[in-house]
Amino acid sequence: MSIAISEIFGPTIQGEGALIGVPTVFVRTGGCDYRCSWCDTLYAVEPRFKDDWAPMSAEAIMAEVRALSGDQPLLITLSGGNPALQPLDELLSLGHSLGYTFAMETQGSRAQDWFAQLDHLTLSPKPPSSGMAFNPARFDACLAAAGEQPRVTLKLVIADEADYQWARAVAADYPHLPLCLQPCNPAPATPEAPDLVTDLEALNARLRWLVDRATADRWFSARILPQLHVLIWNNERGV
Ligand SMILES: C[S@@+](CC[C@H](N)C(=O)[O-])C[C@H]1O[C@@H](n2cnc3c(N)ncnc32)[C@H](O)[C@@H]1O
Ligand SMILES: Nc1nc2[nH]cc(C(=O)O)c2c(=O)[nH]1
Ligand code: SF4
Ligand SMILES: [Mg+2]
Repeated sequence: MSIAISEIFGPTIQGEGALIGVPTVFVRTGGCDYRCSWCDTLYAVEPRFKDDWAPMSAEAIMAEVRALSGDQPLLITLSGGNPALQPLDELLSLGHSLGYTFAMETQGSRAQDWFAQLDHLTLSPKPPSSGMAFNPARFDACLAAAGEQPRVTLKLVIADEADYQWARAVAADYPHLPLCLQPCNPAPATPEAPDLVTDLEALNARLRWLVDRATADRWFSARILPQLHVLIWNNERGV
């Protein structure tokens, strides 16, 4: 079964969440069941870009990852789009047999049995500002599919006060999950404006607001992190 691939790039560092700073190669799949208002990777989401997505076998993907990593096994980060829409079990088995480890980013809208083969799973359900609805039953199915094997973390993007209040409620329902909060980039690059430069000062103001907000609430169980790759490379793609 082939996997729809938007891009494979790296090595770079994981810019977000619990594994921030860790060297990794990204494998980005094409296609998503969501349409978040502020999505920073619409080129891997919207069907009008389907022709840019290559149908690849697990072997072909690993050949490219091996070339990029100089055959040194490292962390492979699966993202998208929604990688949970793809048949990734064979890729996980093959990569593991070569010594690679796997992390995956998904919104928690679709569960797959092969989640249990992951080493790290970041679940990033979407806040009100995204325009998407959070479905707890589907999210719980993802947690159940993951089971005990992958380290699961919750990563919540916050754009405004309504998102913040939503994040507090979701986090309270999953107290056992390590939690990262990430300020929303209000001006991500889009297919129409691929070179759009985001306002790093405005982004920092959002980060400062989030830290102040959580600190004032004495909410000490959340780690608050920027998108490090945006601070380093702004909205550049493939980094
Ligand atoms: C592009 S998504 C792909 C994986 C999956 N569809 C998901 O949303 O988790 C990867 C991560 O980027 C985050 N993200 C997307 N657009 C963003 C933005 N404008 N600002 C901050 N984070 C963003 C998502 O919330 C998610 O945590
Ligand atoms: N460096 C870097 N870190 C990331 N963390 C999550 C990303 C994503 O687009 O899923 C991403 C990305 O595109 N680049
Ligand atoms: S779920 Fe992820 S990839 Fe899909 S539209 Fe939202 S941010 Fe973009
Ligand atoms: Mg990104």
